[in-house]
Amino acid sequence: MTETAPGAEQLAGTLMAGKRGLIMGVANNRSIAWGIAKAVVAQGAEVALTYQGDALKKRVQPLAAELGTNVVLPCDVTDKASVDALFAELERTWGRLDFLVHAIAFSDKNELDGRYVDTSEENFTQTMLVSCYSLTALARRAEKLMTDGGSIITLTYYGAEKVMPHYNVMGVAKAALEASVRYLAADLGKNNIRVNAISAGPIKTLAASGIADFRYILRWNEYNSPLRRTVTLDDVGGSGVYLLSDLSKGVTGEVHHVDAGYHVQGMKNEDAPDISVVKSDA
Ligand SMILES: NC(=O)c1ccc[n+]([C@@H]2O[C@H](COP(=O)([O-])OP(=O)(O)OC[C@H]3O[C@@H](n4cnc5c(N)ncnc54)[C@H](O)[C@@H]3O)[C@@H](O)[C@H]2O)c1
Repeated sequence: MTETAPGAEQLAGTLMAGKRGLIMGVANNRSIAWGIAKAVVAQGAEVALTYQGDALKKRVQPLAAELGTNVVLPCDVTDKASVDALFAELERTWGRLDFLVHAIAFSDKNELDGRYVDTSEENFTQTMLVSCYSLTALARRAEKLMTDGGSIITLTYYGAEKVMPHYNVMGVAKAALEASVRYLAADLGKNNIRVNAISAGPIKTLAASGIADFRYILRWNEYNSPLRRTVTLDDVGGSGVYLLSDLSKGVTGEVHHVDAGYHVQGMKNEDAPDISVVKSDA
């Protein structure tokens, strides 16, 4: 497939017809969750979106309308009452759930610079709560509504596996998130609920803007991944359809890389420009 191949959105179909899913993490039309939402709706899924606080409500509501849904609910994962209210409302509206997309992360921007060793206890705890524990808290509630099996996905990054510049405590949280995927897969498998992660390559989003030198990271990935490019929302959306639909019914506990193959590289590509040229060019 080339970059000009039709995207997941254009490949409309019925792979997810009859499925209802909750998508958490749309902040705007550059969010990874938005890429997944568009792709699953193009395959016939019905979705509910959440927004974190009133500031994002204004952005998320028109996006929900674009997807043809009016199920748009508030949820801040640090507030248990708002998580409970979300699931109570979903139970009232839909009665059951087939899939859940967890595309939520947060860390203090100031601690995504400098040394990991200087991470404060407060930010360590907050980062783990929002970016890792929330998946478990949501999965526990989703399980009750997934009465006919289900599929849960979360979003992770290569910084969980290897040290990446400026990823710091978020890398530690993503490592714990990937371990959570395995434990949740084992717990929920008996009820035919699958739990997987997509490890996405760098994409310019609101959350990514908190990471220093992000443009440099993007360029480095473009030059050094096997496909010689970075990934798009549409690339992640297509893999989201696979993991959320029955196409992947035998797959659980997996971390699936959607990174143009970057994670298989051991060194920079021979044809990639020198690092100093890339950095000054970024
Ligand atoms: N952008 C990348 O390069 C990249 C790469 C790999 C993985 N990811 C992961 O993808 C996921 C989505 O991030 P994104 O890049 O699309 O950025 P984004 O800023 O569009 O999305 C992050 C979302 O997290 C939500 N969020 C943060 N704190 C929350 C809270 N307390 N309660 C509820 N929601 C909360 C925000 O509202 C926002 O919608 C994150 O887990 C991120 O780590 C991003």
